[in-house]
Amino acid sequence: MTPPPGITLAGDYALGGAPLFRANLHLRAGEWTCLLGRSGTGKTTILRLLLGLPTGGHFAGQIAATDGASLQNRVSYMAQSDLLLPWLNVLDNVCIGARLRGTIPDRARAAELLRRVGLSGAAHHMPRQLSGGMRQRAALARTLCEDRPVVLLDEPFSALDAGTRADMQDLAAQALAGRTVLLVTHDPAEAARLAHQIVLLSPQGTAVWPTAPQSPPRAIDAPDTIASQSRLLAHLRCAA
Ligand SMILES: Nc1ncnc2c1ncn2[C@@H]1O[C@H](COP(=O)(O)OP(=O)(O)OP(=O)(O)O)[C@@H](O)[C@H]1O
Repeated sequence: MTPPPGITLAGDYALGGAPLFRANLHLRAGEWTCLLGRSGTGKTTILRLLLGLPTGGHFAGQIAATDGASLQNRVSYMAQSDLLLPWLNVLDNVCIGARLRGTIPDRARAAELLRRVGLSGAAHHMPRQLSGGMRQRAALARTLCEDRPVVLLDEPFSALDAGTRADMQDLAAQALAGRTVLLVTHDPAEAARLAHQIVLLSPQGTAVWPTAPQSPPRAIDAPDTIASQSRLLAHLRCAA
């Protein structure tokens, strides 16, 4: 894996000719940035711009990695929908990246990731046999299997029960340590736990929000984590 770069996305985005947001976002190299904002402000759009995917609108600005190299083939993405292929079993879905590239999948690594997300017993099940939370865990395993220096996650833990969510947050924090991660979330507790940097997106622009002093992942019940989460929630409620 090449060293994870920092990434800057700065510019104006318009939809149907109307401005949607102005972004000045810097993802620090090897750190987790959590992006929060009201529904429809453009968080997923920012992920799609970073991926070079169509968005339906127009972006005038620049997207650049700090090492000057293209982001192509350096990014893995977990979308809001799990995008599991219905005709492949769970293990083959986790290996799909290698299959699409025409390389030999590392099935042992995929099986180990399935074990870590608690899906060993479902490796040979078809996606239709899984619950929503199980599908989300399978999609997380697929994302982790890609082993890319930059990882974009769009509400990856939203379908999980509270206990599994905390476990998957720990797993992702450990598995993606040292990578440049952008996590879109609506959950202030998740951001307070996982972020090196919290960024809020609104029609007025992007704003950096303070994090607790400890390095992530922070203990759920640490007073600083709870205080950080409460302040963020209060702010988001006021901004709503
Ligand atoms: N392909 C598209 N074509 C046209 N408009 C789109 C397209 N995709 C998204 N939009 C619009 O762009 C705006 C921003 O959408 P986006 O999904 O980025 O918001 P979001 O902040 O991620 O929302 P949420 O929190 O609900 O997921 C919305 O008004 C949405 O309807």
